[in-house]
Amino acid sequence: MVDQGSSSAPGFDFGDGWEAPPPAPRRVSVLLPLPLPEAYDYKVPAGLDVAPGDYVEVPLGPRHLLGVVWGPGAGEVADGKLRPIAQRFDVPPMPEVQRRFIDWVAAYTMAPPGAVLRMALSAIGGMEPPKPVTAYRLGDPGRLAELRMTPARRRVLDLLADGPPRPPAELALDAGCGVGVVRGLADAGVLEPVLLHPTRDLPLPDWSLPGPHLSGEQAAGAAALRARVAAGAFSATLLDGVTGSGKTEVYFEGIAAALEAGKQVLVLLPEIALSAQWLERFALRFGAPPHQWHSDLSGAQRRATWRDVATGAARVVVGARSALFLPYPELGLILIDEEHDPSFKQEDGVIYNARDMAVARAHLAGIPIVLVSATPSLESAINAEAHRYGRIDLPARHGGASMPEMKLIDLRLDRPPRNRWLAPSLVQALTETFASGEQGMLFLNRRGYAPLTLCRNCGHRLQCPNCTAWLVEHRLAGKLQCHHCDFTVKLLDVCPSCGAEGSLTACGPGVERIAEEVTQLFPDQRTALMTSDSLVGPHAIREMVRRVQDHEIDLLIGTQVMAKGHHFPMLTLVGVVDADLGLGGGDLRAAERTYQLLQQVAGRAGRAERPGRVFLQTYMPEHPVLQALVSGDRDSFYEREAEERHIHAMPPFGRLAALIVSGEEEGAVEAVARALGRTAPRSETVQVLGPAPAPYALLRGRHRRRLLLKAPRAVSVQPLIADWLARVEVPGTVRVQVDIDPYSFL
Ligand SMILES: Nc1ncnc2c1ncn2[C@@H]1O[C@H](COP(=O)(O)OP(=O)(O)OP(=O)(O)O)[C@@H](O)[C@H]1O
Ligand SMILES: [Zn+2]
Repeated sequence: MVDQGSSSAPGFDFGDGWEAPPPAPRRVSVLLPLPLPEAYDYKVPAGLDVAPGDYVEVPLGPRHLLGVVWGPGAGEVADGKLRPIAQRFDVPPMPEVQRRFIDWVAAYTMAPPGAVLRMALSAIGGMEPPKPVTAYRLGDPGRLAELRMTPARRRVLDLLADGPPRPPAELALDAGCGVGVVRGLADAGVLEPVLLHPTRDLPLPDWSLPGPHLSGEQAAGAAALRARVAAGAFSATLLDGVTGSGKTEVYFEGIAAALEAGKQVLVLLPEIALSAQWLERFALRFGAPPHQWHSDLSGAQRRATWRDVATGAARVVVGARSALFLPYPELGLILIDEEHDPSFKQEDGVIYNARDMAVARAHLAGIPIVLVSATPSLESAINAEAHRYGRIDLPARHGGASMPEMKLIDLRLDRPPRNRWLAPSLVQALTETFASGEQGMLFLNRRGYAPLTLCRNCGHRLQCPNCTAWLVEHRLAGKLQCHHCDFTVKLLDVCPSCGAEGSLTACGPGVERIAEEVTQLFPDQRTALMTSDSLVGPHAIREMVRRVQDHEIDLLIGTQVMAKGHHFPMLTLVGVVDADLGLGGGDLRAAERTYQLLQQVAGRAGRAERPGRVFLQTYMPEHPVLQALVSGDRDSFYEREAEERHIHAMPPFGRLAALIVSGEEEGAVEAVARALGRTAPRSETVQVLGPAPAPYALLRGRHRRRLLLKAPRAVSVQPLIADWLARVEVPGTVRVQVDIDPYSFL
């Protein structure tokens, strides 16, 4: 290293009495994973080299924190007050494009950049290289003479005589003895310790393995994707194909092309924990599993995966929305499967839509993104229509399988018996299905036994004390539970309001109640519940999928966790218990979402040789959503939805942003909400509705008010909102959340 420490420039004589000022410290700004308004300046200590993107440890108050060097120092803090960077971590720096992405997301969602950074640093500890482990090899042979030999000791020594050093637990396992035997040998000096640095020998996905023989349409789609990958420039493509058309097979070709070009690939799935079949298919196609990223990973798995992404060892990452914030150095393709899925929207912390942010990420990096769905979001459909997105269509199911036949059951005419929920014609269809050795599925998007418990004596409804919500009976677990907070009580015998005994009645069905009915109707059939309550963790889900595949189950009863992605060839009947659920309420996307969900559920039926049937139970058979489903006329349904939105200047033709004011003290919340109402930016084109109590006026103990800003598409709403918020003083007890492009209006 060249010493550049000399402070006086050569060739100048300042004369006597002049003292050179101390050199200004080198400073950089460091972004911390905290909701602070900006990055802070730190001093770079002598001897340390840092560059933008480096992960560093810095002091903040009494703490030390992990941060990322964001750029040159801003110089607002006096030199003397500047605190030094404590250390730089030995990991590849955060790529520049990711830093720009974090800034972009922060600006778009109006979240502090540090809050966005926190999502990118969710594997704290991944900075440290994995710890070396202690292993043993043979030590001083002279010590052997003093050793009392036993058969177990002999086996350990024999193992090490012609094998590599191993950790004690492994040695003990291989020698068939206790770890104590190994430790005893080490204490006697017969074995000596060595430190092993763990290496990660990862099997890499192999793009050169042959895929299935693609049909003409599939091959054309695959070629188009390969071309976009080869172009290596930004493009957004909608891969739109009916359920079972082979969308996955087609986009696997895109993955192969990106891998061949030496690029990393990110695949976002709505519920990665449910994707057992997807992972299996990937491993079959590419000979190795992808890296996974989701909330069920252990801390060690998260750290290892984070590091593998950063070093480039991870070539394909499949994950939930947060996988978007991993530090890919060589990302070359992003895929979003089930792009219409509402779970891509994160509703707390930084409120963002992973699908939209992914498009921005692809744009910043200049790479292709592919949005995949059988029922695209209206936004994406319109973007494709307007040629902002490219489009690949797969209009038919693979292998000549037909689309299932859809039928409405009018519950006003075809009535279930009292306190039952399945119409006689659906029961008949189930009977036929079982008789022909096929499988069925009943869908009801409601967990638990009953959504409401009512006192027949006084009319009291059991409600959550912390939320504007009823307590849901979970009979199997013997409890009443709020689905919004953690509140749980044991099942009650006595009405808490009037004290009457045995007067509490379950109202309406949840999946557990349907299971009860089915067990009474078909005692000989093997039924199983598939909900987030009954299936905890990826193992349970994988096991359930296997049982259905192996036909150990005749009838599945489940919520939306059952609706996605699964391919069960013997499943030929789908019954939707309540097709009207979700159509009520004033939600902008209620119709669109119900259509998407029901189409997806229906898509589970008849995916192989045997044709499928779908029955939708409804009280509103004339509703446009249900009519669109039975007629199969998706295009006119989308056209009508688009027209409606157009007329009312709703997204994607107009912009929405919501402010949610919340706090534990209702008065303070109300005061802030009113102040926001008074100072709202209203003009000829910009409207603000509210403040109004949110539909969940109380949630987890917080009172909530909402305001909704509506503006034309051309208006950039963030600066308007920033000005607006700056005009209102918000006490520390009240929180104002900004939700740009809201999906939830609750
Ligand atoms: N060309 C092909 N050769 C062999 N099998 C195929 C081919 N295309 C699709 N398949 C099989 O058909 C089934 C459905 O395909 P796939 O799951 O890719 O469809 P999809 O459009 O992604 O379905 P969904 O949207 O309903 O999840 C799968 O079992 C898949 O392996
Ligand atoms: Zn609650």
